[in-house]
Amino acid sequence: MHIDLATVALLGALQALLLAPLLLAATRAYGGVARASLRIWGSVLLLQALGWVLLGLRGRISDWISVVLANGVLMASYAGTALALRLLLGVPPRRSLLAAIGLAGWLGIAWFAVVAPDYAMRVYIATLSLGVYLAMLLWPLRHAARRGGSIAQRVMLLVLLAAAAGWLLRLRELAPGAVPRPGLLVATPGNVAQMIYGALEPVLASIGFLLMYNEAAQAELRRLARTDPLTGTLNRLALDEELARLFRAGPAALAVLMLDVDHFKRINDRHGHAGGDRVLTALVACVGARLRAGDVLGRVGGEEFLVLLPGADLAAALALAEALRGAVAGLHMALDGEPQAITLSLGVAVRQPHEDDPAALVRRADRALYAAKREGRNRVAVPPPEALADGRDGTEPSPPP
Ligand SMILES: Nc1nc2c(ncn2[C@@H]2O[C@H](COP(=O)(O)OP(=O)(O)OP(=O)(O)O)[C@@H](O)[C@H]2O)c(=O)[nH]1
Repeated sequence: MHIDLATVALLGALQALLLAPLLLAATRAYGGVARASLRIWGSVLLLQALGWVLLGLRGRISDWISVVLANGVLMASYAGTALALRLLLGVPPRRSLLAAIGLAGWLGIAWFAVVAPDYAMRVYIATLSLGVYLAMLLWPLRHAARRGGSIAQRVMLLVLLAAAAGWLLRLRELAPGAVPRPGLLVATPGNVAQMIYGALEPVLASIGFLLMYNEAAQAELRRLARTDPLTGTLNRLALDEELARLFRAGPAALAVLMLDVDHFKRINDRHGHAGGDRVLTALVACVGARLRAGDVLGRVGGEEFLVLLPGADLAAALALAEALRGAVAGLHMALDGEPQAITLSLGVAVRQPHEDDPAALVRRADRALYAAKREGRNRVAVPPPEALADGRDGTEPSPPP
């Protein structure tokens, strides 16, 4: 069967050309990094379409256009591919490095097209540039290969490795001993494999990209759903999830602190909601700075916060609670030009051996907090003895005697 590689190249261009406007139009619905990477991906497809058209016209148009310009356009598209994916993966984009690799590769190709024409050298240089781009993607994508890794990233990994395999196949046919060395549009097995894969790549890589894009968007939505918008700490939903996770992990020591700003309503009444909000963000910064890695801080609601301390026993939790109380009491805040004292009441509770109900632990911390308020505020308290003795935290009505 005769395969006309110029036609294959033009088909690849057509696919990229049709996909690009669809993706570019979709960018309007998104924001942030996702939008930027989708835009770059759409532009990459346009560049690829142009590059493939110019390559496909090899021999019919001047080499300046079909070799020098086409390779410049394709090199820019490869740099764009790496940039879009690195943005999506959340790793430093390294724009200058990507541009420098593309420029160096393109200058090398132009040299061996114009000054010292050598087709094999051009392919070597293009392969080398692509190899560096590939390495810059394989490194952040390496986690995908592990058990439980991202499926979307695995798809992209496969697409990239298949592209690399195509280039290696083509390189084999250009090995120094191989005579005659085939040109781009000569239908050798290596060229055919690479051209056909190259023509399918806009679709395959775009599917991989969109899967990754969707995964990143889902992760962002999940992050937003678990974050308190004012303070940036975890919200109640996330706190419940974290507590359940710690309980599932086994019977290890766990302490919780329930924190509440004293007389917060007065601060709001005097300085307005904005003043109260400033107090809450300052409080979170102060408390957060004193927690260890692995501790969890979240906002239960209003001016009430919960701290989860995995591995902490009662003594450690009490010491930390006291340190937090002192640190917050020592904050020198000014609201509307007036000094504003802030104090905290804290309730401390620890997980009992074999306790498997996270809500019971939180209820005990809440009862301890209530005790701290009752005893005069700006203090740390533990749950009243009956909260442990009856095993029901005193929140339910007592059973009949
Ligand atoms: N600024 C601000 N205020 C909030 C927010 N959420 C709840 N509040 C206010 O927090 C105040 C809580 O008041 P109370 O529950 O009476 O508690 P308190 O005044 O701190 O009194 P004690 O806890 O008994 O010391 C109310 O005025 C709520 O309107 C918020 O996101 N920002």
